[in-house]
Amino acid sequence: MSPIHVRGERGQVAERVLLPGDPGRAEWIAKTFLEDPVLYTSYRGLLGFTGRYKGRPVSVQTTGMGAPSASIVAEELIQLGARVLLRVGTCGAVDGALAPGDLVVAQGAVPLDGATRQYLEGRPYAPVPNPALFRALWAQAEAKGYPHHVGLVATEDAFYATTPEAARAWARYGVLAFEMEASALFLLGRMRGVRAGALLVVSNRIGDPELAPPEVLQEGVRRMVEVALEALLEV
Ligand SMILES: O=P(O)(O)O[C@H]1O[C@H](CO)[C@@H](O)[C@H]1O
Ligand SMILES: O=c1cc[nH]c(=O)[nH]1
Repeated sequence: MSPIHVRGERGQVAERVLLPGDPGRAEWIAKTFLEDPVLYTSYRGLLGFTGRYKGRPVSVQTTGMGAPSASIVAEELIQLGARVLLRVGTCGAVDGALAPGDLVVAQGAVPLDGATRQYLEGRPYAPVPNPALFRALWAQAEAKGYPHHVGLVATEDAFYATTPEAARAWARYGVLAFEMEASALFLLGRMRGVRAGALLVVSNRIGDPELAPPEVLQEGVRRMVEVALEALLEV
């Protein structure tokens, strides 16, 4: 029986799954990097594909935007047999050292989102990625020589609520960038006994009305996916 939202069957989803927020990115990843990609769900625009990378089964599943959507998708992927959940997303830079197109390997995610709070019933908690996956992402980014940063991100709900001043306040505690899904994925990884991680690319600076130039962002996304797929093979 298919889950309610991710309408695939057991056996259609690989153990290793890349998780972009954007369905367009999911389709591009599947068609650019996977051998013989097959669409297993398109319900609600949450496109999911399974193919092979260097001969190993890999799925790419859209999460939609925000931790509520990402947590539904993660729970259902786990029901369908997924065991490694790796977010490949964009983020807004807080730290001045981050340039558009740079990669960010998330070492932890400050849970500003409501989904994580609901799962935790208000308990303070530090959502962190699976250590082996984190180490593999860091090592691959380093080996390929792509500009990258390693540290904390903040997971928010309201994209337009975060002002540059509020973001700078978080920078004092080591937050490099803001995004909208990682904390819930890290928490669910721990709760459900699967490996979760997040690799991001800087798409904008917090407060900037514009995204990075398309060619800069596209090259950053390409690098992110390359690093993510190689890291997936190591865990
Ligand atoms: O590019 P994706 O993976 O969607 O990630 C970021 O982009 C969306 C907001 O523009 C949010 O989902 C945020 O986390
Ligand atoms: O949450 C996010 C994600 C990308 N860019 C932002 O500015 N904020």
